[in-house]
Amino acid sequence: ESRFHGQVVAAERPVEEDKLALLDFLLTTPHSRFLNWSPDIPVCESWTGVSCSEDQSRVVSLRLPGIGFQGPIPANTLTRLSGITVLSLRFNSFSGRLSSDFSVWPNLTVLDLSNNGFNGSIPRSLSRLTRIRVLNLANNSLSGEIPDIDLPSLKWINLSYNNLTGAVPESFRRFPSWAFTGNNLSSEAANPRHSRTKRLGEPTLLGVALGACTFGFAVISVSMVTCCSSHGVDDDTAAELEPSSAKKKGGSSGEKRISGRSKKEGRIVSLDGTRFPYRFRDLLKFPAEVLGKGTFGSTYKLALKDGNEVAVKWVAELSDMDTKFEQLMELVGGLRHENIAPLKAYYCSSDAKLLIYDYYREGSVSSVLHGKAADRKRLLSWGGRLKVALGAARGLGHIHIQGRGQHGKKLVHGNMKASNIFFNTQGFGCISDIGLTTLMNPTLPASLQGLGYRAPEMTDARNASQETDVYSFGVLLLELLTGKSPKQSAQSHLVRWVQSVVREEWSSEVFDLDLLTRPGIEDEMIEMLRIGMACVSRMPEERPKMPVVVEMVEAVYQARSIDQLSANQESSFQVKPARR
Ligand SMILES: Nc1ncnc2c1ncn2[C@@H]1O[C@H](COP(=O)(O)OP(=O)(O)OP(=O)(O)O)[C@@H](O)[C@H]1O
Repeated sequence: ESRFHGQVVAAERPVEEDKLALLDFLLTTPHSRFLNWSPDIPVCESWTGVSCSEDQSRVVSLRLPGIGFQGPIPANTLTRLSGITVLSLRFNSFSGRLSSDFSVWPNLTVLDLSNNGFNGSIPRSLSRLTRIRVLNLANNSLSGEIPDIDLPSLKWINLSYNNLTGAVPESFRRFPSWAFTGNNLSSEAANPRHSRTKRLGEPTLLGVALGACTFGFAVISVSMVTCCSSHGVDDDTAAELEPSSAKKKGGSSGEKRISGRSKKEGRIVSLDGTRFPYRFRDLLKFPAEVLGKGTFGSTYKLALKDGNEVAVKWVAELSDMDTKFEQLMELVGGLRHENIAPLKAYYCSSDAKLLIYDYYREGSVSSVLHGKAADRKRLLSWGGRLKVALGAARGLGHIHIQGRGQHGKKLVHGNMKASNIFFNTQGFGCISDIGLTTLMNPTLPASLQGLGYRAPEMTDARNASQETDVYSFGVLLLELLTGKSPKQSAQSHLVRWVQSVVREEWSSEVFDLDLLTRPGIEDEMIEMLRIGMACVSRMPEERPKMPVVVEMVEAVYQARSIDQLSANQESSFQVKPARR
């Protein structure tokens, strides 16, 4: 039985019961991010963060990091998911006491409630979780003594950064890996993270590194230090674990804890609701290909063992930025939109930081626009360019409206350019590389940052703003219209060139020759040129806001679709009599 929309509904199959329990949970728990949980779509195939058993008879995994949930977990909602094996609700704002009856989840193997505001003591009923392997309650407000319970399957436990007191029970020291730092515990328990996990010795790692194909010598050598210094939970649960616990405990103390450590543990943290099944050192073994070197480091294409391909961006220059980097990753990972390239996972250690994305086979808009004519023709006809522009506008508009950066500041992209835009499955633009600029070292030469796309007032990478994003988007539009790269040479400034050509009249000289062969699109191109020119206005306050830009581009696209529709209808109308 469930009360969904006020009705009492009897569910027949267990998975339907699970679905109703989840809907009850969603309806009764305030949250700030959108979840696509609709009663009309199949829970097992489409619901974000939900996975089912192979025969789709039960929900078995629920991962909802960073959805902005608030308040206590409502009674009689998640507790009804009795088949669940993984429950991860980290990086939300849940509060209230932890459930006192954990026997409702007899199959649980991973419980991650870290980085919330749960309070009260750690319930003894946790001992009912006889299959639990990973238990992470770090960075909450739990108090009292740690109960002396035995969890036979536990491999890793993290209770760091709570208000726990007393001694660590002897039974806990039998777990292979544990972390209790940042509490008020007595004696050695208060020491920074302890682990009994076997450390990966340097010679072993060196072997791995040398065995690695081409995942970049630089990556490997930097990673060696990182990997050797990490605790290296050496079972397949590594990807479930937290990168860091020192998150929300009030600015300065959290920062100090992180920077106070000489070497920081690194973990691959999955962000897309699925489990990223590889460890950092696995990545070193996979065949890799360098895709290019950018402002922040290099990007590699990796062929994973399971046959999937990913793009791994190795970020240099961000040492001593672990907390900010992790916060940004969680924020960006929480942005779900069809025009934003989803960040699958990230890795953070004090020495190496990786961003893991799906690999886009078609390449970036830049590589297609300035690459082979056949690809350009296939993907970037006028209609294709409009789709790229509209997708990129929608994605950027979403970031500007939805995303909140640190201290509630609005999130900005900071590095909008054609090499950071890819094609989604419908050929619309899909933007990547969000927010990294804001972490960048301001002393890095300006010439290295977003050459050709940077707004004139953006003297320091860290003063990127929504207005500078709009400027960069305008440059992208001009690039799509002219077919010219804004960074062809430092002397040829695309914006100035377009401005000089159109100063006298709206001349067709600016447009890409590839486009001029197509009849009937001049009006649309001129309208897009107007939008681009407005975006690159010299004064930031004269530039339109992104939601307005989206509307304008949308209007051009919609008008085109209507034209095409009526053209098709006309032609099909003409064909019919001929068939008779
Ligand atoms: N997910 C991806 N799929 C396919 N290619 C990618 C992916 N991510 C990046 N690339 C490509 O890899 C190359 C290097 O990317 P990278 O982001 O490191 O540098 P960039 O985009 O040239 O500059 P910046 O660092 O300023 O963003 C670029 O050509 C980019 O288009």
